[in-house]
Amino acid sequence: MTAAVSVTGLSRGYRGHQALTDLTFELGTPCVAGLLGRNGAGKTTLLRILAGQEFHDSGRVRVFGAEPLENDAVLRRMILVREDQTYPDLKVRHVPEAAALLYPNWDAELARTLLDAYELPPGRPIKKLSRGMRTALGIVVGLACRAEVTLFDEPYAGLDPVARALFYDQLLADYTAHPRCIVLSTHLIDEAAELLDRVLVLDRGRLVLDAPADDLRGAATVVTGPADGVERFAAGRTTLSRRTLGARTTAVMIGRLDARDREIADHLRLRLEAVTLQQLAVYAADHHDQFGLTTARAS
Ligand SMILES: Nc1ncnc2c1ncn2[C@@H]1O[C@H](COP(=O)(O)OP(=O)(O)OP(=O)(O)O)[C@@H](O)[C@H]1O
Repeated sequence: MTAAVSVTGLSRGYRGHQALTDLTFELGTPCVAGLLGRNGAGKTTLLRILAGQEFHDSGRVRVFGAEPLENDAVLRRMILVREDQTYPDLKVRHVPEAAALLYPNWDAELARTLLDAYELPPGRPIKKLSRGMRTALGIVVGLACRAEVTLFDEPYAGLDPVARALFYDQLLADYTAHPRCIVLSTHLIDEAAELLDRVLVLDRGRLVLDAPADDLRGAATVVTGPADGVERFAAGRTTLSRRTLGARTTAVMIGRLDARDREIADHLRLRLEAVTLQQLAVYAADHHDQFGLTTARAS
């Protein structure tokens, strides 16, 4: 895998507030990476810096080996789709024409299909579209431009579940046919979980988790049952949280379980449930020192 994006020691502060602190990671291509984190964690700031739309204070950012800021050659190979995207005074039908001039890999056929699928009225001025329709238009451009580095910053605002499902399906289909480097910043982790092959979690501007999604699936388990059984099962394991209600305890434990562990759990009458990526991202933010997950690097 080639590194499409490479970030080393990246920091960005705003008047005394540190938005990003010493981030280091690489994204290979092809890959679909989920950029996760709570409000204000620094996701938009990071994506804007990657897209050459914002300065950083220190560290190094490279996209295809070059600094993206004010670098047209690099910027033509990437796109950042944002919720609050501003468009010039255009009608919907003008957007594909304009995008075709900007993006060398623009697929007019795919754009037509997506505009139809999202039922975007060609003659309507963009300013008069509903919030969800404007979001859908961003998705159309983001997918049909087939930029080698495609950054989606919360591409769901105002979209109903059907439209979101359409986005996931189209993203997966187009990525499979045209593999590239896609980054999705999202709060709806579990919805997008199946798409992701890499997970990055930011917490207060720091990268607290960077791992292949497959390594995270099954990396932690919710164990529920009689308190003494849970305690016995927990012995020797790293436990992230423990809650007891009456005679029942629920604990979250790190580490993969094998067949023998499952037998023991069964014997102790414990229920085991895999922790979802969404929950893992929350735990990673709160307990990243205990996670001990390997940091992924593009090779
Ligand atoms: N132009 C700016 N001036 C001052 N502070 C800023 C600016 N841009 C971002 N910040 C601050 O930097 C931090 C990170 O903001 P950012 O928008 O990157 O977070 P985010 O993870 O995208 O959040 P959300 O999920 O809410 O969109 C926040 O505390 C925000 O207030």
